[in-house]
Amino acid sequence: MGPDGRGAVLTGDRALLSVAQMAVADRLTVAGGTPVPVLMGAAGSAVARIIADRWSPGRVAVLCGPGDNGGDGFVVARRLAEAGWDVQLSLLGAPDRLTGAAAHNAALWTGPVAPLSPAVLEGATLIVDALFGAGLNRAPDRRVAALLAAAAAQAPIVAIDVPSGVMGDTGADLGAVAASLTITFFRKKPGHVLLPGRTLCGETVVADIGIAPSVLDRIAPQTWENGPDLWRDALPLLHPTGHKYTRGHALVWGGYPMTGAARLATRAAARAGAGLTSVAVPPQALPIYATALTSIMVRPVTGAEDLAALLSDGRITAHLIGPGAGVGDATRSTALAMLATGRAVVLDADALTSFAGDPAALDRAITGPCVMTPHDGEFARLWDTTGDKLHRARAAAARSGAVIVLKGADTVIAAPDGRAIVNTNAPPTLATAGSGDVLAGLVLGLLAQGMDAFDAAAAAVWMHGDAASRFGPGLIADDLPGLLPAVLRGLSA
Ligand SMILES: NC(=O)C1=CN([C@@H]2O[C@H](COP(=O)(O)OP(=O)(O)OC[C@H]3O[C@@H](n4cnc5c(N)ncnc54)[C@H](OP(=O)(O)O)[C@@H]3O)[C@@H](O)[C@H]2O)[C@H](O)CC1
Ligand SMILES: [K+]
Repeated sequence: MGPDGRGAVLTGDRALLSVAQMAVADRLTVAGGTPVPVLMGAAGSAVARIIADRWSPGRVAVLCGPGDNGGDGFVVARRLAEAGWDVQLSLLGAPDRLTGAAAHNAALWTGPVAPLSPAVLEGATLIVDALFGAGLNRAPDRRVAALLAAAAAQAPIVAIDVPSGVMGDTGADLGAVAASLTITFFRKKPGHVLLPGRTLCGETVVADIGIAPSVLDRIAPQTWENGPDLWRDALPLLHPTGHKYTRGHALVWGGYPMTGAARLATRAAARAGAGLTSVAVPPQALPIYATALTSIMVRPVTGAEDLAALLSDGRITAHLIGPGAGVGDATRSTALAMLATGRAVVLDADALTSFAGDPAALDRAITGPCVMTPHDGEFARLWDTTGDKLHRARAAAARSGAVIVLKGADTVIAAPDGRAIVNTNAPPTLATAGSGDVLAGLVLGLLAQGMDAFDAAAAAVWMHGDAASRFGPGLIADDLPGLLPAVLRGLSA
């Protein structure tokens, strides 16, 4: 951190700002008395400070673009040269085309400005990518792409704001190369956490450049990066006087012959803290479930009357159907019966696919708290897949009235009111059979205890990732429920 306290690496506050919202933050800061050239100076100085903290002086190639991202690059070049670095700066476009703060800071650079070419990479031990940032609006042309590829082969790349070629709002890759480190300002954008942007950024660091957090009151962000501080206070606490019914009763619809999925989900629901967990099964599956489950009650259900009697038990506070349920009318009608209770319902896997092509049936039936947990394939069978992941999940949540958990290595949790959370702690080991069944069970277990659907979904997704990270390589879904006590201890520490 510099003497003025600027350039500090910001932690905390998980809000994600769109490119347009970031521009509002800039404008409010300028309106508050910080001229843009000063803001750019703070940005470039913060980048230089963070670089100097990590690398010892050497030859650095600074690749500047035609806009303010390039302007940041001129500040970085000046600051590193002042600190004794051998700086080779090159610019895309003519210097006299620079305008505003970029022109101002380019004028303060007293070294040579070479035209953009691979020659500037000669001998460089570090590259600064100041070509494009928030203003990227098309794929970099072949010449720029070739230069970036050469740069990546030459030395580590430090990207300013975003790696050139990554779309800030979506993380889409328009021809970027991977950076080792990306330094952005004030808050991350969705492109820093959605894939492939997150991967292309390498490590992402957020620098304080003097923008006051109070601007967030005006911006009112609706998107966050997932983490316990978003929902920890909403986690069901163990009330000393609580008995099993105050911790809710979770009901799982048990499939047959694919019984493993429902068993994983019931274990996860119980481990998430549901006071009572039971699984409703067809009579022929009773012996399989009964021998496999001990503290979890197994309820044989034969026919619609039996089901209606079971669902009429007001002590059941949350339902899950989908894992191993089978695709077809039976699953569809059971899901509709659960939704008709008006109590919390989780729809996953086969329960989603049973409504393929008929999302309106779900829109009509969802009247109470509901969380749907599709992967991309299940999502595509139900809803419109145009647009980026945040847009798609938000649209499905808005139309259905349910919380949508659109799964992946960058799972998006979207609420009907437009709020959305991007999850970033899922290790690749979670791509294993049954992992989704456990996640659905975790959501169920938290809903059963009365947690709000959006909070429960975000917490469950994070816990799921944390459990897997604690286990490491060799993970199978069966390992996950047993890891919840450690996850919960970590959350209550
Ligand atoms: N957010 C902050 O607090 C601050 C951010 N800063 C930096 O400002 C940039 C954003 O600057 P901007 O000028 O809006 O945009 P870029 O510099 O990213 O892009 C410049 C122009 O480049 C053209 N463009 C876009 N894509 C391409 C392409 N693929 N090939 C060629 N040219 C391209 C485009 O202009 P056109 O007229 O050609 O469309 C862009 O406008 C932000 O990222 C931060 O680094 C401030 O410096 C400090 C505060
Ligand atoms: K950049």
